[in-house]
Amino acid sequence: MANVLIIDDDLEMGGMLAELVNSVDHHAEHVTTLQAGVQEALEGSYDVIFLDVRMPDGCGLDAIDQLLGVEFPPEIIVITGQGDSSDAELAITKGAWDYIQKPLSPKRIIQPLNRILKYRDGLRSISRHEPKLDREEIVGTSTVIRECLDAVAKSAHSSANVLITGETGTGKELFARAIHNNSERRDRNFIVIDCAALPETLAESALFGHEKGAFTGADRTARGLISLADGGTLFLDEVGEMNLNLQKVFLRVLQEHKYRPVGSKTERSSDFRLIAATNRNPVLMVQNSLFREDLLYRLNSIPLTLPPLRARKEDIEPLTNRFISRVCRSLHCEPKDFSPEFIETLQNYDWPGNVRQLLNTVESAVSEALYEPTLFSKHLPREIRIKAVTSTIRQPETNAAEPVRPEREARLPADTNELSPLPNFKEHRRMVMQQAEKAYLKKLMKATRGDIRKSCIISGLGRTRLYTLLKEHDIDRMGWE
Ligand SMILES: Nc1ncnc2c1ncn2[C@@H]1O[C@H](COP(=O)(O)OP(=O)(O)OP(=O)(O)O)[C@@H](O)[C@H]1O
Repeated sequence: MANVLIIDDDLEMGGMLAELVNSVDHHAEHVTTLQAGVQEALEGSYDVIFLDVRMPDGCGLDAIDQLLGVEFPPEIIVITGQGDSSDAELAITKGAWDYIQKPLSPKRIIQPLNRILKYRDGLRSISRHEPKLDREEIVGTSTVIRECLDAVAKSAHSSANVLITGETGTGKELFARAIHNNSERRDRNFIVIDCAALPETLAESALFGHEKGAFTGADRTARGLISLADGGTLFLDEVGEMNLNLQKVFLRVLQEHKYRPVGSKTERSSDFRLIAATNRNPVLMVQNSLFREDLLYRLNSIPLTLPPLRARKEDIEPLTNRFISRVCRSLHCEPKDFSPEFIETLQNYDWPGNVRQLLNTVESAVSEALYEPTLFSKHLPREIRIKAVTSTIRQPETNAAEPVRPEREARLPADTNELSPLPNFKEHRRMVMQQAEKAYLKKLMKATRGDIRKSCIISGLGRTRLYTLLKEHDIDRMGWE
């Protein structure tokens, strides 16, 4: 028997669907608002959700991420009165099973329902054999973060090298630890090497260790980080900062898993699993001869690109929730609530420092409101409030196709008519930006031969954003041929 949730504000349609589902021995619940639907989906355990697009309290498509944010997510069938191809594409991109248009016949409901159940039975039997992923501290329900968690689960069951890229503060170290802690190596060391902080003169001894008397001051034998990582994981943080000499030395260690402590005549071996991370663009660094191509090749067996926070704004609320509880606990104060405009301000900001900056911002807001029960925008740093406000003001750009409004026309001096073919400055800027974006994306697709993963690394764009831009500019990623 399947548990089915119907989210549809149309009482007659929802009732009819529920009856139909119950008549074939499944169990159906019907709710008439999105909010009730999301709550029900998070609390219950549903196999299938029929989701209407136009709901009184919002667009059903916007709720898909939340509906799928449970441990064993349901399959979603979007139902709509008015089919729209971009909505259909969005629904599928967000992870829906299908997008169907009303009117609905019993066959169009029962058939996908049966297929989904068969598919889920298959999934259950696989997941019985697959160990579950412990998300550790990782918060987020967006599609991109779920894709990253899938990649964590897969890499945890392999020994291949992983290269994590992403802007500063996106969680590269957090994800690296999650891979280690979900792997068979979890009971051994997770050794972090911060390549940016490794002094060139001491690098080899720090990595490989040294024998007593190997150099002045070496008054006893010491193990290096590579030896400490034996059986565990070596995390090379900021690998883009490693100098070319060390890159050469490291390449050999990676190839053979052998090293020689400074001052020793014998080689030792270390069975470490390597995870590297960088917030720089390694492909560009190779192109500029700042990074060895052979080393990049070795490091990048499993690439994992973490999206910037601005590309997954739906994660801001759950992250904020988690951080408020964490900060309140550490300050020994009562957990605080927050107003909707507090979250709105956070969502309107661009977060160049990503999740780390959000955490620092929440810390500062909680300290600011130490004796108050609720957080408001006014508790946020002024810079964030100003940027968030100005970003919303900039939104409504003038549309080129829109005729000049009569009251504006009336105010134009007569001789301005000569200039009428010239768009206003805002419109001109928008068009130039559009052209520049399009030209860049075309070049990007050509340079990477349509490879989305490489394109993300080079451009610094997240997958979802890149796909959206390609669609917006009507660029076929294989169109460079
Ligand atoms: N998805 C997430 N859920 C919860 N906390 C997160 C998440 N991503 C990052 N953080 C938190 O944000 C902070 C920064 O994360 P982390 O140090 O892993 O980022 P990073 O990408 O390695 O940064 P850098 O490039 O500057 O070294 C940490 O406190 C981490 O716990």
